[in-house]
Amino acid sequence: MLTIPSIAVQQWQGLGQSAQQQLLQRPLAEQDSALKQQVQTICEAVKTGGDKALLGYTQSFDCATLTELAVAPEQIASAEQAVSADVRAAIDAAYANIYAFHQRQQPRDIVVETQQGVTCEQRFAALDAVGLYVPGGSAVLPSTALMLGIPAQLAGCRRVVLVSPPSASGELPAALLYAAKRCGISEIYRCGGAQAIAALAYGTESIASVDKIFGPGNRYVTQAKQYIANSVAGCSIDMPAGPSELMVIADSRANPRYIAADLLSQAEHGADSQVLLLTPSLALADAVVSELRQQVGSLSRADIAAQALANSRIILVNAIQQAIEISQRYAPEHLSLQLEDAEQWLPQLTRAGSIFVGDYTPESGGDYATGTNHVLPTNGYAKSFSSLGLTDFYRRYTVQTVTADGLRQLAPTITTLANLEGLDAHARAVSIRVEERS
Ligand SMILES: NC(=O)c1ccc[n+]([C@@H]2O[C@H](COP(=O)([O-])OP(=O)(O)OC[C@H]3O[C@@H](n4cnc5c(N)ncnc54)[C@H](O)[C@@H]3O)[C@@H](O)[C@H]2O)c1
Ligand SMILES: N[C@H](CO)Cc1c[nH]c[nH+]1
Ligand SMILES: [Zn+2]
Repeated sequence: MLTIPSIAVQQWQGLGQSAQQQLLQRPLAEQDSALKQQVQTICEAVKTGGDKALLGYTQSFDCATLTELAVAPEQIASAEQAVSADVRAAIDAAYANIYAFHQRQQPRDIVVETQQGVTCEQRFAALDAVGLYVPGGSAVLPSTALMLGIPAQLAGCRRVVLVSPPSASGELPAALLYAAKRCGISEIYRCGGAQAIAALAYGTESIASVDKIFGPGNRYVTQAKQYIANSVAGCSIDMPAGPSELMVIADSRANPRYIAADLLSQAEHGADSQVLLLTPSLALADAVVSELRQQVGSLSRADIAAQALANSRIILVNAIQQAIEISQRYAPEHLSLQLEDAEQWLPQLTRAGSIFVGDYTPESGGDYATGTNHVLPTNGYAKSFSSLGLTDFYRRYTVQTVTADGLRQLAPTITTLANLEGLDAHARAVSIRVEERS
């Protein structure tokens, strides 16, 4: 029997500071110390135990008994035949749109002569070795392989490693292997969770370490990424991309059936997903609640979606402007604007992972095939982290070249500032050159 939680419509106006805070609270406490401890134990075990620890955790958490982590090249090669023509065509079509959008994001080097004889450059270099995490705990996500693999392919990273948790029979789905193959990925390992992140960061006998780890995941994966980013010198991460979130802002003319379907599309990701509707219309809010109750039962993942609905919020605002302010405060992963003249609000909406404009732009469009990237910051990190894009697969660095005359001109500025800071050797590195030439 499906238990659908009661979904209350709550009025924002008149709530005190702490009640407002409570209403916008994410389902998971940010500083869960038990989770941190567990993830640290897993990461350290993989660091010291290598493949043996990795295989052990794959047995415990994924129920897969493996002796070999790598996917055989023949299996990757035959994935194309193993998927249906429909699936192949859909992956190819999504690939084309994502490729087209990301190709245009190519960064460009710049050269600036800041003063005569002083040239500064900003250059971009593709990252050398990248690790891509494709979640696979509760749903198979070949779309995530495209979202991560296409920018890695476009950047031209030398080594691209994909990891994903196997099924209990020890396999990765053919559709995932086909998507990876389309992105030119040939190094694929069957492991997931915190242990896979640790393997990518520290390296094991089978998996050489990488320079940066990309990809979304559940709380164990996200916590492990944060752990290794703070503890493994030289290995960085893309962003904290955890449980899915959707905020919809809608006016009285919006369609409650569309809105409920959108909210459920993110609720079905996991019990810890969070979906919110902000509207000034009580009639719309009530209609969405009734649609949610009606639609949820027909989903194959009704149980998960119903659990996530317990974290959902339907908030009555006094005007759309108030909804915009709440959205800026919450910083959702996905923001859907089902509003008349939705574009007019965009300049004010600077804190969302990805924005879906108008009644005919469902969030799931961006999950698969509009061309934007679906790897996005969650848990309020859209305030400071960017959505995944091509430039994340590059390092940006600078180069400067100063001529003898240029240095003579610049010398007083450098030596004065060096003396101000009491750093004599800094000043001397300049004066020794200038004096030698005069
Ligand atoms: N923000 C984004 O861009 C984005 C994109 C896609 C998916 N997602 C999110 O990614 C998540 C995917 O989660 P998932 O669980 O399906 O797959 P997952 O691959 O992230 O996690 C599965 C792994 O979790 C580990 N695990 C499970 N239970 C554990 C336990 N009790 N102790 C230790 N480890 C354990 C296991 O190792 C398992 O292999 C969802 O929350 C989804 O919303 C986010
Ligand atoms: N909505 C997820 C990001 O939060 C991405 C995804 C993959 N497949 C379906 N959806
Ligand atoms: Zn989704």
